[in-house]
Amino acid sequence: MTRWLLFCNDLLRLDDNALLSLPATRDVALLVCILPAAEFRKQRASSRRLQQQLGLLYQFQQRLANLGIPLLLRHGKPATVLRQLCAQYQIERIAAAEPTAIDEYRWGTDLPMQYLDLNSLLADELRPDLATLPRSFTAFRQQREPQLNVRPPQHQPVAVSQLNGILDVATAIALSDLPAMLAAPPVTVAPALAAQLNAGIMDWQAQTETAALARFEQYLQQHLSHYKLSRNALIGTDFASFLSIPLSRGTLSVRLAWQLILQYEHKFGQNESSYWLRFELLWREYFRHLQRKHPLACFRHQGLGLHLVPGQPSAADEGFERWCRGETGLPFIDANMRLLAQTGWMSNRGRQNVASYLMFQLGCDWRLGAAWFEQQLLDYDVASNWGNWAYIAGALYSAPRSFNALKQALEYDQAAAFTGLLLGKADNGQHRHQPYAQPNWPAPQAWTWQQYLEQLQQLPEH
Ligand SMILES: Cc1cc2nc3c(=O)[nH]c(=O)nc-3n(C[C@H](O)[C@H](O)[C@H](O)COP(=O)(O)OP(=O)(O)OC[C@H]3O[C@@H](n4cnc5c(N)ncnc54)[C@H](O)[C@@H]3O)c2cc1C
Repeated sequence: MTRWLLFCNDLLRLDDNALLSLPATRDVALLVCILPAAEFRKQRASSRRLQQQLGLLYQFQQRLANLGIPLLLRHGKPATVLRQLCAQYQIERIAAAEPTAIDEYRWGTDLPMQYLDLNSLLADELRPDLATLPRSFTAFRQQREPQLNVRPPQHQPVAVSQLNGILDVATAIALSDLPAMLAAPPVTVAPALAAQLNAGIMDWQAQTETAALARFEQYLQQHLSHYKLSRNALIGTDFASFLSIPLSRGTLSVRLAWQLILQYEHKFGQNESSYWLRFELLWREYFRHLQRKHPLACFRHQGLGLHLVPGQPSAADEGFERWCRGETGLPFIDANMRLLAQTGWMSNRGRQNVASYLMFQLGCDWRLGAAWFEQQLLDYDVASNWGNWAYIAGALYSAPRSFNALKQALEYDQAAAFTGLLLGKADNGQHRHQPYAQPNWPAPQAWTWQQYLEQLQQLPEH
Protein backbone atom coordinates (compact mmCIF):
# COMPACT_ATOMS: atom_id res chain seq x y z
CA MET A 1 0.00 0.00 0.00
CA THR A 2 1.32 3.46 -0.95
CA ARG A 3 0.22 6.67 0.72
CA TRP A 4 -0.26 9.24 -2.02
CA LEU A 5 -0.72 12.97 -2.02
CA LEU A 6 -2.47 14.04 -5.22
CA PHE A 7 -1.63 17.71 -5.73
CA CYS A 8 -4.51 19.05 -7.83
CA ASN A 9 -3.38 22.63 -8.48
CA ASP A 10 -3.89 23.43 -12.19
CA LEU A 11 -5.94 20.27 -12.58
CA LEU A 12 -9.43 21.24 -11.49
CA ARG A 13 -11.21 18.64 -13.57
CA LEU A 14 -12.40 15.06 -13.36
CA ASP A 15 -12.02 14.29 -17.05
CA ASP A 16 -8.59 13.52 -18.54
CA ASN A 17 -7.03 13.81 -15.14
CA ALA A 18 -4.78 10.78 -14.77
CA LEU A 19 -3.82 11.98 -11.31
CA LEU A 20 -7.10 10.74 -9.96
CA SER A 21 -6.63 7.21 -11.23
CA LEU A 22 -2.95 6.87 -10.40
CA PRO A 23 -3.15 5.15 -7.00
CA ALA A 24 -3.68 1.39 -7.06
CA THR A 25 -6.73 -0.14 -5.42
CA ARG A 26 -4.99 -0.87 -2.16
CA ASP A 27 -3.35 2.56 -1.95
CA VAL A 28 -4.68 5.52 -0.02
CA ALA A 29 -4.66 9.05 -1.35
CA LEU A 30 -5.11 12.56 -0.10
CA LEU A 31 -6.29 15.16 -2.62
CA VAL A 32 -4.91 18.63 -1.99
CA CYS A 33 -5.13 22.10 -3.54
CA ILE A 34 -2.94 24.87 -2.20
CA LEU A 35 -3.76 28.55 -2.54
CA PRO A 36 -0.25 29.97 -2.99
CA ALA A 37 0.61 32.68 -0.50
CA ALA A 38 2.36 34.70 -3.21
CA GLU A 39 -0.94 35.08 -5.03
CA PHE A 40 -3.32 35.27 -2.12
CA ARG A 41 -1.29 37.35 0.29
CA LYS A 42 1.28 39.21 -1.76
CA GLN A 43 -1.12 40.38 -4.45
CA ARG A 44 0.49 38.68 -7.36
CA ALA A 45 -3.03 38.01 -8.55
CA SER A 46 -5.89 40.51 -8.77
CA SER A 47 -8.89 40.03 -6.54
CA ARG A 48 -10.81 39.22 -9.71
CA ARG A 49 -8.58 36.23 -10.41
CA LEU A 50 -8.47 35.14 -6.78
CA GLN A 51 -12.23 35.00 -6.76
CA GLN A 52 -12.21 33.07 -9.98
CA GLN A 53 -9.76 30.57 -8.52
CA LEU A 54 -11.75 30.19 -5.33
CA GLY A 55 -14.97 29.72 -7.23
CA LEU A 56 -13.41 27.03 -9.39
CA LEU A 57 -11.83 25.31 -6.41
CA TYR A 58 -15.07 25.36 -4.51
CA GLN A 59 -16.95 23.88 -7.44
CA PHE A 60 -14.30 21.18 -7.92
CA GLN A 61 -14.47 20.39 -4.23
CA GLN A 62 -18.24 20.02 -4.47
CA ARG A 63 -18.04 17.69 -7.45
CA LEU A 64 -15.54 15.49 -5.66
CA ALA A 65 -17.65 15.57 -2.51
CA ASN A 66 -20.59 14.25 -4.53
CA LEU A 67 -18.40 11.26 -5.34
CA GLY A 68 -17.50 10.89 -1.68
CA ILE A 69 -13.98 12.19 -2.20
CA PRO A 70 -12.62 14.94 0.05
CA LEU A 71 -10.43 17.71 -1.34
CA LEU A 72 -8.25 19.46 1.19
CA LEU A 73 -7.74 23.18 0.62
CA ARG A 74 -4.75 24.87 2.21
CA HIS A 75 -3.16 28.24 1.76
CA GLY A 76 0.45 29.15 2.34
CA LYS A 77 3.78 28.54 0.68
CA PRO A 78 3.23 25.42 -1.40
CA ALA A 79 6.66 23.99 -0.63
CA THR A 80 6.05 24.38 3.11
CA VAL A 81 2.51 23.08 3.02
CA LEU A 82 3.50 20.04 0.98
CA ARG A 83 6.24 19.22 3.48
CA GLN A 84 3.88 19.60 6.42
CA LEU A 85 1.28 17.34 4.83
CA CYS A 86 3.89 14.73 3.95
CA ALA A 87 5.03 14.61 7.55
CA GLN A 88 1.51 14.73 9.01
CA TYR A 89 0.10 11.94 6.83
CA GLN A 90 3.30 9.91 6.24
CA ILE A 91 2.97 10.52 2.50
CA GLU A 92 5.20 8.32 0.36
CA ARG A 93 4.60 9.79 -3.10
CA ILE A 94 3.23 13.03 -4.49
CA ALA A 95 1.66 13.20 -7.92
CA ALA A 96 1.17 16.56 -9.63
CA ALA A 97 0.70 18.20 -13.00
CA GLU A 98 4.12 18.88 -14.43
CA PRO A 99 4.76 22.62 -14.21
CA THR A 100 6.65 24.80 -16.67
CA ALA A 101 8.18 27.40 -14.37
CA ILE A 102 11.16 27.01 -12.12
CA ASP A 103 9.29 28.28 -9.05
CA GLU A 104 6.76 25.49 -9.26
CA TYR A 105 9.44 22.87 -9.81
CA ARG A 106 11.09 24.17 -6.67
CA TRP A 107 7.98 23.45 -4.61
CA GLY A 108 8.75 19.78 -5.04
CA THR A 109 12.50 19.82 -4.46
CA ASP A 110 13.53 16.96 -2.16
CA LEU A 111 9.99 15.60 -2.12
CA PRO A 112 8.99 12.28 -3.73
CA MET A 113 7.36 13.99 -6.72
CA GLN A 114 5.92 12.19 -9.71
CA TYR A 115 4.99 14.64 -12.45
CA LEU A 116 2.43 13.90 -15.15
CA ASP A 117 2.44 16.39 -18.00
CA LEU A 118 -1.32 16.59 -18.12
CA ASN A 119 -1.69 20.15 -19.37
CA SER A 120 0.49 19.78 -22.47
CA LEU A 121 -0.33 18.39 -25.87
CA LEU A 122 3.15 17.03 -26.33
CA ALA A 123 3.48 14.63 -23.47
CA ASP A 124 4.20 10.96 -23.14
CA GLU A 125 5.94 9.71 -26.28
CA LEU A 126 5.53 13.09 -28.02
CA ARG A 127 7.43 14.96 -25.37
CA PRO A 128 10.16 17.04 -27.03
CA ASP A 129 13.77 16.48 -26.16
CA LEU A 130 14.70 19.82 -24.60
CA ALA A 131 18.31 19.49 -25.67
CA THR A 132 17.30 19.58 -29.34
CA LEU A 133 14.23 21.80 -29.04
CA PRO A 134 14.04 23.93 -32.21
CA ARG A 135 14.77 27.59 -31.61
CA SER A 136 12.02 29.32 -33.55
CA PHE A 137 8.31 28.63 -33.35
CA THR A 138 8.22 27.88 -37.07
CA ALA A 139 10.96 25.26 -36.79
CA PHE A 140 9.23 23.82 -33.72
CA ARG A 141 5.90 23.60 -35.54
CA GLN A 142 7.44 22.11 -38.67
CA GLN A 143 9.23 19.51 -36.60
CA ARG A 144 6.19 18.54 -34.52
CA GLU A 145 3.25 18.82 -36.92
CA PRO A 146 3.98 15.75 -39.05
CA GLN A 147 3.99 13.45 -36.00
CA LEU A 148 1.30 15.11 -33.98
CA ASN A 149 -0.78 12.17 -32.84
CA VAL A 150 -1.99 13.70 -29.63
CA ARG A 151 -3.07 11.06 -27.14
CA PRO A 152 -6.85 11.05 -26.76
CA PRO A 153 -8.09 12.30 -23.41
CA GLN A 154 -8.85 9.69 -20.79
CA HIS A 155 -12.48 9.58 -19.87
CA GLN A 156 -12.39 6.93 -17.22
CA PRO A 157 -14.49 7.89 -14.23
CA VAL A 158 -12.76 8.57 -10.95
CA ALA A 159 -12.46 5.23 -9.20
CA VAL A 160 -13.67 6.07 -5.74
CA SER A 161 -12.46 2.78 -4.39
CA GLN A 162 -8.96 3.80 -5.38
CA LEU A 163 -9.22 6.99 -3.42
CA ASN A 164 -9.72 5.77 0.07
CA GLY A 165 -9.41 9.25 1.46
CA ILE A 166 -7.33 9.69 4.56
CA LEU A 167 -9.76 12.46 5.50
CA ASP A 168 -13.49 12.25 5.25
CA VAL A 169 -15.36 14.92 3.32
CA ALA A 170 -16.39 16.87 6.39
CA THR A 171 -12.80 17.41 7.50
CA ALA A 172 -11.79 19.22 4.34
CA ILE A 173 -11.61 22.95 4.88
CA ALA A 174 -14.76 24.73 3.79
CA LEU A 175 -14.56 27.85 1.72
CA SER A 176 -15.82 29.94 4.64
CA ASP A 177 -12.70 29.00 6.60
CA LEU A 178 -10.48 30.93 4.23
CA PRO A 179 -9.19 34.35 5.23
CA ALA A 180 -11.68 37.17 5.20
CA MET A 181 -10.07 38.84 2.20
CA LEU A 182 -11.18 35.94 0.10
CA ALA A 183 -14.81 36.46 1.00
CA ALA A 184 -14.87 39.93 -0.54
CA PRO A 185 -17.92 40.88 -2.61
CA PRO A 186 -17.76 39.54 -6.15
CA VAL A 187 -15.85 41.71 -8.58
CA THR A 188 -18.15 42.42 -11.47
CA VAL A 189 -17.76 43.83 -14.95
CA ALA A 190 -19.63 47.02 -15.83
CA PRO A 191 -22.82 46.10 -17.72
CA ALA A 192 -21.85 48.08 -20.84
CA LEU A 193 -18.66 46.06 -21.17
CA ALA A 194 -20.22 42.80 -20.07
CA ALA A 195 -22.70 43.12 -22.90
CA GLN A 196 -19.83 43.39 -25.37
CA LEU A 197 -17.99 40.39 -24.02
CA ASN A 198 -18.74 36.77 -24.38
CA ALA A 199 -21.86 36.05 -22.35
CA GLY A 200 -20.57 35.95 -18.81
CA ILE A 201 -17.19 34.58 -19.86
CA MET A 202 -15.51 36.54 -17.10
CA ASP A 203 -17.54 34.80 -14.39
CA TRP A 204 -15.92 31.77 -12.86
CA GLN A 205 -19.16 29.85 -13.36
CA ALA A 206 -18.44 29.98 -17.09
CA GLN A 207 -15.05 28.39 -16.55
CA THR A 208 -15.93 25.27 -14.59
CA GLU A 209 -15.20 21.95 -16.28
CA THR A 210 -18.77 21.42 -17.42
CA ALA A 211 -19.45 24.99 -18.50
CA ALA A 212 -16.12 25.45 -20.33
CA LEU A 213 -16.60 22.22 -22.26
CA ALA A 214 -20.17 23.09 -23.22
CA ARG A 215 -19.09 26.56 -24.34
CA PHE A 216 -16.22 25.24 -26.42
CA GLU A 217 -18.43 22.65 -28.11
CA GLN A 218 -20.89 25.40 -28.95
CA TYR A 219 -18.05 27.58 -30.23
CA LEU A 220 -16.90 24.80 -32.55
CA GLN A 221 -20.36 24.32 -33.97
CA GLN A 222 -21.24 27.95 -34.44
CA HIS A 223 -18.06 30.00 -34.72
CA LEU A 224 -14.94 28.03 -35.52
CA SER A 225 -15.56 28.49 -39.25
CA HIS A 226 -14.70 32.21 -39.00
CA TYR A 227 -11.84 31.97 -36.48
CA LYS A 228 -9.08 32.84 -38.96
CA LEU A 229 -10.92 35.96 -40.07
CA SER A 230 -12.17 37.15 -36.70
CA ARG A 231 -9.36 36.24 -34.30
CA ASN A 232 -7.78 39.69 -34.44
CA ALA A 233 -10.85 41.46 -33.13
CA LEU A 234 -10.46 43.51 -29.96
CA ILE A 235 -13.73 42.88 -28.25
CA GLY A 236 -16.94 41.04 -28.98
CA THR A 237 -18.55 37.67 -28.69
CA ASP A 238 -16.99 34.53 -30.11
CA PHE A 239 -14.33 36.23 -32.24
CA ALA A 240 -11.84 33.73 -30.85
CA SER A 241 -12.10 30.53 -28.84
CA PHE A 242 -11.74 31.99 -25.30
CA LEU A 243 -10.04 28.73 -24.41
CA SER A 244 -7.27 30.42 -22.48
CA ILE A 245 -9.00 30.69 -19.11
CA PRO A 246 -10.09 27.04 -18.76
CA LEU A 247 -6.72 25.88 -20.15
CA SER A 248 -4.76 28.01 -17.71
CA ARG A 249 -6.83 26.91 -14.71
CA GLY A 250 -6.83 23.31 -15.86
CA THR A 251 -10.60 22.96 -15.94
CA LEU A 252 -10.38 21.91 -19.59
CA SER A 253 -7.84 19.46 -20.96
CA VAL A 254 -5.89 20.78 -23.93
CA ARG A 255 -5.91 17.26 -25.37
CA LEU A 256 -9.67 17.18 -25.19
CA ALA A 257 -9.83 20.58 -26.93
CA TRP A 258 -7.49 19.25 -29.62
CA GLN A 259 -9.53 16.09 -30.16
CA LEU A 260 -12.74 18.09 -30.40
CA ILE A 261 -11.20 20.22 -33.16
CA LEU A 262 -10.15 17.02 -34.96
CA GLN A 263 -13.68 15.66 -34.59
CA TYR A 264 -14.99 18.87 -36.09
CA GLU A 265 -12.56 18.48 -39.01
CA HIS A 266 -13.59 14.87 -39.46
CA LYS A 267 -17.23 15.90 -39.66
CA PHE A 268 -17.05 19.15 -41.63
CA GLY A 269 -13.62 18.92 -43.25
CA GLN A 270 -10.48 20.79 -42.32
CA ASN A 271 -10.49 24.47 -43.17
CA GLU A 272 -8.16 27.41 -42.60
CA SER A 273 -9.84 28.28 -39.32
CA SER A 274 -9.78 24.84 -37.78
CA TYR A 275 -6.13 24.49 -38.76
CA TRP A 276 -5.34 27.92 -37.34
CA LEU A 277 -6.85 27.19 -33.97
CA ARG A 278 -4.60 24.13 -33.70
CA PHE A 279 -1.73 26.28 -34.90
CA GLU A 280 -2.33 28.68 -32.00
CA LEU A 281 -2.42 25.82 -29.53
CA LEU A 282 1.06 24.96 -30.76
CA TRP A 283 2.24 28.45 -29.77
CA ARG A 284 1.11 27.64 -26.25
CA GLU A 285 3.02 24.40 -26.48
CA TYR A 286 6.15 26.08 -27.80
CA PHE A 287 6.31 28.46 -24.84
CA ARG A 288 5.75 25.63 -22.34
CA HIS A 289 8.72 23.65 -23.54
CA LEU A 290 10.87 26.71 -24.12
CA GLN A 291 10.36 27.73 -20.52
CA ARG A 292 11.38 24.29 -19.34
CA LYS A 293 14.50 24.47 -21.46
CA HIS A 294 15.46 27.98 -20.37
CA PRO A 295 13.97 28.33 -16.89
CA LEU A 296 15.41 31.79 -16.20
CA ALA A 297 15.58 33.42 -19.64
CA CYS A 298 11.96 34.60 -19.56
CA PHE A 299 12.54 36.47 -16.31
CA ARG A 300 15.83 38.19 -17.14
CA HIS A 301 15.82 41.53 -18.89
CA GLN A 302 18.33 40.43 -21.52
CA GLY A 303 16.87 36.92 -21.63
CA LEU A 304 19.16 34.69 -23.66
CA GLY A 305 21.32 37.71 -24.48
CA LEU A 306 21.11 37.17 -28.25
CA HIS A 307 19.60 40.58 -29.15
CA LEU A 308 19.56 44.14 -27.94
CA VAL A 309 16.45 44.30 -25.76
CA PRO A 310 14.55 47.62 -25.50
CA GLY A 311 14.66 49.68 -22.30
CA GLN A 312 16.83 49.18 -19.25
CA PRO A 313 16.25 47.07 -16.16
CA SER A 314 14.33 49.56 -14.07
CA ALA A 315 11.75 50.16 -11.38
CA ALA A 316 8.22 51.38 -12.07
CA ASP A 317 8.13 55.03 -13.08
CA GLU A 318 5.41 57.50 -13.97
CA GLY A 319 5.24 56.28 -17.59
CA PHE A 320 4.65 52.74 -16.40
CA GLU A 321 1.98 53.86 -13.94
CA ARG A 322 0.14 55.73 -16.65
CA TRP A 323 0.35 52.73 -18.94
CA CYS A 324 -1.20 50.56 -16.20
CA ARG A 325 -4.01 53.05 -15.67
CA GLY A 326 -4.66 53.47 -19.39
CA GLU A 327 -3.57 57.09 -19.41
CA THR A 328 -0.75 57.17 -21.94
CA GLY A 329 -2.53 59.56 -24.26
CA LEU A 330 -2.75 57.09 -27.15
CA PRO A 331 -6.40 55.97 -27.30
CA PHE A 332 -5.73 52.49 -28.70
CA ILE A 333 -3.31 51.67 -25.90
CA ASP A 334 -5.45 53.26 -23.21
CA ALA A 335 -8.61 51.47 -24.33
CA ASN A 336 -6.86 48.10 -24.15
CA MET A 337 -5.32 48.81 -20.76
CA ARG A 338 -8.63 49.96 -19.32
CA LEU A 339 -10.32 46.88 -20.67
CA LEU A 340 -7.74 44.78 -18.87
CA ALA A 341 -8.23 46.63 -15.59
CA GLN A 342 -12.00 46.42 -15.81
CA THR A 343 -12.38 42.83 -16.95
CA GLY A 344 -9.12 40.93 -16.50
CA TRP A 345 -9.16 40.32 -20.24
CA MET A 346 -7.46 41.63 -23.37
CA SER A 347 -7.40 40.30 -26.91
CA ASN A 348 -4.21 38.91 -28.38
CA ARG A 349 -3.95 41.90 -30.74
CA GLY A 350 -4.30 44.27 -27.80
CA ARG A 351 -1.69 42.39 -25.75
CA GLN A 352 0.88 42.58 -28.51
CA ASN A 353 0.37 46.30 -28.97
CA VAL A 354 0.38 47.39 -25.34
CA ALA A 355 3.43 45.24 -24.67
CA SER A 356 5.32 46.73 -27.60
CA TYR A 357 4.24 50.24 -26.61
CA LEU A 358 5.48 49.86 -23.05
CA MET A 359 8.94 48.70 -24.01
CA PHE A 360 9.58 50.49 -27.32
CA GLN A 361 7.70 53.78 -26.89
CA LEU A 362 7.88 54.27 -23.14
CA GLY A 363 11.28 52.61 -22.79
CA CYS A 364 10.22 50.68 -19.69
CA ASP A 365 11.64 47.38 -18.54
CA TRP A 366 9.39 44.83 -20.28
CA ARG A 367 9.30 42.71 -17.14
CA LEU A 368 7.24 45.37 -15.36
CA GLY A 369 4.57 44.91 -17.99
CA ALA A 370 4.75 41.14 -17.71
CA ALA A 371 4.32 41.41 -13.95
CA TRP A 372 1.32 43.73 -14.36
CA PHE A 373 -0.23 41.22 -16.77
CA GLU A 374 0.54 38.43 -14.33
CA GLN A 375 -1.49 40.19 -11.69
CA GLN A 376 -4.38 41.30 -13.90
CA LEU A 377 -5.04 38.54 -16.44
CA LEU A 378 -7.82 36.08 -15.74
CA ASP A 379 -6.09 33.62 -18.05
CA TYR A 380 -2.63 34.18 -16.59
CA ASP A 381 -0.30 31.37 -17.48
CA VAL A 382 3.35 31.66 -16.57
CA ALA A 383 4.78 30.22 -19.80
CA SER A 384 2.40 32.01 -22.18
CA ASN A 385 2.65 35.34 -20.43
CA TRP A 386 6.34 35.62 -19.72
CA GLY A 387 7.15 33.82 -22.96
CA ASN A 388 5.14 36.25 -25.10
CA TRP A 389 6.59 39.27 -23.34
CA ALA A 390 10.14 37.99 -23.71
CA TYR A 391 9.43 37.11 -27.33
CA ILE A 392 8.28 40.65 -28.20
CA ALA A 393 11.26 42.12 -26.34
CA GLY A 394 13.66 39.96 -28.31
CA ALA A 395 14.85 38.27 -25.14
CA LEU A 396 14.48 34.80 -26.67
CA TYR A 397 15.79 33.52 -29.99
CA SER A 398 14.18 35.98 -32.40
CA ALA A 399 14.76 39.72 -32.78
CA PRO A 400 12.57 42.29 -30.96
CA ARG A 401 9.16 42.89 -32.56
CA SER A 402 7.82 46.40 -32.39
CA PHE A 403 4.27 47.25 -33.40
CA ASN A 404 3.14 50.62 -34.66
CA ALA A 405 0.17 51.06 -32.35
CA LEU A 406 -1.46 53.79 -34.35
CA LYS A 407 -1.23 51.89 -37.58
CA GLN A 408 -2.65 48.85 -35.82
CA ALA A 409 -5.46 50.96 -34.38
CA LEU A 410 -6.43 52.20 -37.80
CA GLU A 411 -6.31 48.68 -39.18
CA TYR A 412 -8.07 46.75 -36.43
CA ASP A 413 -10.37 49.44 -35.06
CA GLN A 414 -11.10 51.36 -38.20
CA ALA A 415 -14.26 53.04 -37.02
CA ALA A 416 -12.80 53.55 -33.55
CA ALA A 417 -15.74 51.66 -32.08
CA PHE A 418 -13.47 49.91 -29.58
CA THR A 419 -11.75 53.04 -28.31
CA GLY A 420 -15.13 54.80 -28.28
CA LEU A 421 -16.61 52.06 -26.10
CA LEU A 422 -13.79 52.17 -23.56
CA LEU A 423 -12.89 55.84 -23.56
CA GLY A 424 -16.17 57.49 -24.44
CA LYS A 425 -16.88 59.54 -27.48
CA ALA A 426 -14.44 62.11 -28.76
CA ASP A 427 -16.92 64.53 -30.20
CA ASN A 428 -14.60 67.47 -30.34
CA GLY A 429 -14.02 67.01 -34.00
CA GLN A 430 -10.90 64.92 -33.52
CA HIS A 431 -10.44 61.41 -34.75
CA ARG A 432 -10.89 58.95 -31.91
CA HIS A 433 -7.42 57.51 -32.48
CA GLN A 434 -5.77 60.88 -32.21
CA PRO A 435 -3.33 61.15 -29.31
CA TYR A 436 -4.69 63.34 -26.54
CA ALA A 437 -3.53 64.82 -23.26
CA GLN A 438 -5.38 65.77 -20.11
CA PRO A 439 -4.57 69.14 -18.54
CA ASN A 440 -3.20 67.56 -15.39
CA TRP A 441 -0.95 65.07 -17.15
CA PRO A 442 2.61 65.67 -18.17
CA ALA A 443 2.74 66.39 -21.91
CA PRO A 444 3.01 63.21 -23.96
CA GLN A 445 6.38 62.78 -25.64
CA ALA A 446 5.82 64.75 -28.81
CA TRP A 447 2.91 62.62 -29.84
CA THR A 448 1.29 64.59 -32.54
CA TRP A 449 -1.12 63.00 -34.90
CA GLN A 450 0.92 64.19 -37.84
CA GLN A 451 4.10 62.61 -36.53
CA TYR A 452 2.37 59.33 -36.09
CA LEU A 453 0.96 59.42 -39.56
CA GLU A 454 4.39 60.16 -40.96
CA GLN A 455 5.84 57.20 -39.15
CA LEU A 456 3.27 54.76 -40.40
CA GLN A 457 5.17 53.67 -43.46
CA GLN A 458 8.54 53.69 -41.77
CA LEU A 459 8.30 51.47 -38.75
CA PRO A 460 8.84 47.75 -39.10
CA GLU A 461 5.50 46.04 -38.95
CA HIS A 462 4.53 42.54 -37.93
C1 LIG B 1 2.09 40.00 -24.03
C2 LIG B 1 1.21 38.76 -24.08
C3 LIG B 1 0.86 38.10 -22.91
C4 LIG B 1 0.07 36.95 -22.96
N1 LIG B 1 -0.26 36.32 -21.78
C5 LIG B 1 -0.99 35.17 -21.83
C6 LIG B 1 -1.33 34.48 -20.63
O1 LIG B 1 -0.95 34.85 -19.52
N2 LIG B 1 -2.11 33.36 -20.74
C7 LIG B 1 -2.52 32.88 -21.95
O2 LIG B 1 -3.21 31.85 -21.99
N3 LIG B 1 -2.19 33.49 -23.09
C8 LIG B 1 -1.44 34.63 -23.07
N4 LIG B 1 -1.13 35.26 -24.24
C9 LIG B 1 -1.47 34.62 -25.53
C10 LIG B 1 -2.82 35.04 -26.16
O3 LIG B 1 -2.92 36.43 -26.19
C11 LIG B 1 -4.02 34.46 -25.42
O4 LIG B 1 -3.84 33.07 -25.25
C12 LIG B 1 -5.30 34.65 -26.21
O5 LIG B 1 -5.51 36.01 -26.47
C13 LIG B 1 -6.46 34.09 -25.42
O6 LIG B 1 -7.66 34.21 -26.13
P1 LIG B 1 -8.32 32.95 -26.83
O7 LIG B 1 -8.31 31.79 -25.92
O8 LIG B 1 -9.65 33.38 -27.34
O9 LIG B 1 -7.29 32.73 -28.01
P2 LIG B 1 -7.45 32.00 -29.41
O10 LIG B 1 -7.02 32.95 -30.46
O11 LIG B 1 -8.77 31.38 -29.55
O12 LIG B 1 -6.31 30.87 -29.33
C14 LIG B 1 -6.59 29.56 -28.84
C15 LIG B 1 -5.58 29.18 -27.80
O13 LIG B 1 -4.28 29.13 -28.37
C16 LIG B 1 -3.32 29.54 -27.40
N5 LIG B 1 -2.64 30.75 -27.87
C17 LIG B 1 -3.07 31.65 -28.79
N6 LIG B 1 -2.13 32.60 -28.98
C18 LIG B 1 -1.10 32.31 -28.16
C19 LIG B 1 0.15 32.90 -27.91
N7 LIG B 1 0.57 34.03 -28.51
N8 LIG B 1 0.95 32.34 -26.98
C20 LIG B 1 0.59 31.22 -26.32
N9 LIG B 1 -0.59 30.60 -26.53
C21 LIG B 1 -1.42 31.13 -27.45
C22 LIG B 1 -4.07 29.85 -26.13
O14 LIG B 1 -4.08 28.70 -25.31
C23 LIG B 1 -5.48 30.16 -26.64
O15 LIG B 1 -6.47 29.93 -25.67
C24 LIG B 1 -0.35 36.44 -24.22
C25 LIG B 1 0.00 37.12 -25.39
C26 LIG B 1 0.77 38.27 -25.33
C27 LIG B 1 1.12 38.97 -26.61
